[in-house]
Amino acid sequence: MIPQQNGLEPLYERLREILPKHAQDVKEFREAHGGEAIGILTVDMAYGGMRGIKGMVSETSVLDADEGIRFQGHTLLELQETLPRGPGGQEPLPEGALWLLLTGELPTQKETTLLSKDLARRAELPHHVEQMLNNFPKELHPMAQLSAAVTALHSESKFAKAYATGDTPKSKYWELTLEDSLDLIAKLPVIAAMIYNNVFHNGRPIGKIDPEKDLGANFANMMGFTDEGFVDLLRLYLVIHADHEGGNVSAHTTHLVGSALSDPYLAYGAALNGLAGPLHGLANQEVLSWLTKIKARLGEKNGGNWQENLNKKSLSDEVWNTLNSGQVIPGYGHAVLRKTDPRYTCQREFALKHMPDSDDFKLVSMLYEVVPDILLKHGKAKNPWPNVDAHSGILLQHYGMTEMNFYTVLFGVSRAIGVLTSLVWSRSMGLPLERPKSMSTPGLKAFVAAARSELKEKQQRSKYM
Ligand SMILES: CC(=O)SCCNC(=O)CCNC(=O)[C@H](O)C(C)(C)COP(=O)(O)OP(=O)(O)OC[C@H]1O[C@@H](n2cnc3c(N)ncnc32)[C@H](O)[C@@H]1OP(=O)(O)O
Ligand SMILES: O=C([O-])CC(=O)C(=O)O
Repeated sequence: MIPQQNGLEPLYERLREILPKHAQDVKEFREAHGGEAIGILTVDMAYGGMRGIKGMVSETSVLDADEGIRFQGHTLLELQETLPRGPGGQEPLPEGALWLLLTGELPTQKETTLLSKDLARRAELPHHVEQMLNNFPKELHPMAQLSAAVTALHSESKFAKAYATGDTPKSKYWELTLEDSLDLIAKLPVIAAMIYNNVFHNGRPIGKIDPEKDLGANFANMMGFTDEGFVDLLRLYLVIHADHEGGNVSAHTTHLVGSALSDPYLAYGAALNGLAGPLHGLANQEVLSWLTKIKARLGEKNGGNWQENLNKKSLSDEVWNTLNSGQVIPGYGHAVLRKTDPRYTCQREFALKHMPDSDDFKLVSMLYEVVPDILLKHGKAKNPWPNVDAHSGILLQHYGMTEMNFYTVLFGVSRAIGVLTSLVWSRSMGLPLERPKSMSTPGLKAFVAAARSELKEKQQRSKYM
């Protein structure tokens, strides 16, 4: 029933040891402690986007408000040092992050190469998806094209086909979910490259996948980039955007839709529609278009020479203008983080190494000095520090990828690695349909009133005892 794994047996064998053991551990933990409270719920939480509620489990990564994300316990800085790197490169390979998120174990170079080769084998798109991509109007936003193509890949789902037979045991769900997930992770760069070439380069062919190259190198090459610096940046980009625990919009959507036993293509197609929102993944596009507007204004009276007017005062004015017009500062703030996002810091380190003299880098660096104080004075944002999206665009610009409408697609190629591995873990634990209870405002008011009068009665009773 489970398709041939073409050389990925070591990964499957390891997972057949790890995942059932973990599921048993969870079962015993729940039997012993299932009734224990892990937090309180308030009225504000119900209205406030469920911020702070510990209401779901995600095994692949955990976010700390101060320290940032850890993939299976490892910080991004550690992963930059320990994950295998690409040939001639200095940055970690996304295939290594995929292995780590799946197994909880740091892969060897050999295991990482195994995944690179396996993904190259899985990359081909069905004809109807190629045709669909070629028929989209150029004006359709690249994220809408991406989510539509991913949803249409449902035709390839091994999970959906096996489920439809009616005789697939639940214990096999995770393997079928993994098969679909690996297929999807392999096909995403091909879809993204087709979108890039169709929309911005007159349908230039993407060329063939080279089975000897890693995913990042193949992806860059298909989009027409051969510069080793860009290839390495893309590898880093695909690693750092891959996962951000379970509650963010794209991860949560994948989990929610997947919990209805929709296959990974349908679940991730839905997630991409959330990633395409300006408060989530689209913020990387928003940052670049905001920076472009700032540069245009700074250069207005100067024949376009914005650099001459770049100083803290002129930037502060721009930031206040944005806030006073009721808009958010894109790339700043976060629902969970309360310090500078380590993903911002590692991109800053990359810039310091590879493009220290770039004017765009100077602009982004000066904003880092200016924005947090202003957001604190503004008094609304709980976190005045930059997130991942504040930095990514100018790195891509540096290497010639100037089409900002495309940036969130890169995020979408990366995010699949984390949220789909998380779906595999969820399936292996047999997590059920997600269905929290909602209430109406009259219902909440009645609930609060009843709770108050019960408390009052109790207090009164205790007075006479
Ligand atoms: C990959 C990612 O998804 S990272 C996030 C990418 N998104 C952005 O960069 C967009 C800009 N940032 C934001 O809009 C927010 O900080 C979010 C969406 C990321 C987090 O939202 P929340 O958890 O609701 O933030 P928080 O609790 O701090 O919001 C409180 C208030 O501060 C405002 N605020 C938060 N961040 C900012 C900001 N960057 N600029 C201006 N105001 C802000 C909120 O809009 C909210 O205002 P309101 O009370 O008038 O509605
Ligand atoms: O964690 C969040 O809410 C948003 C975010 O940074 C991500 O998904 O990468």
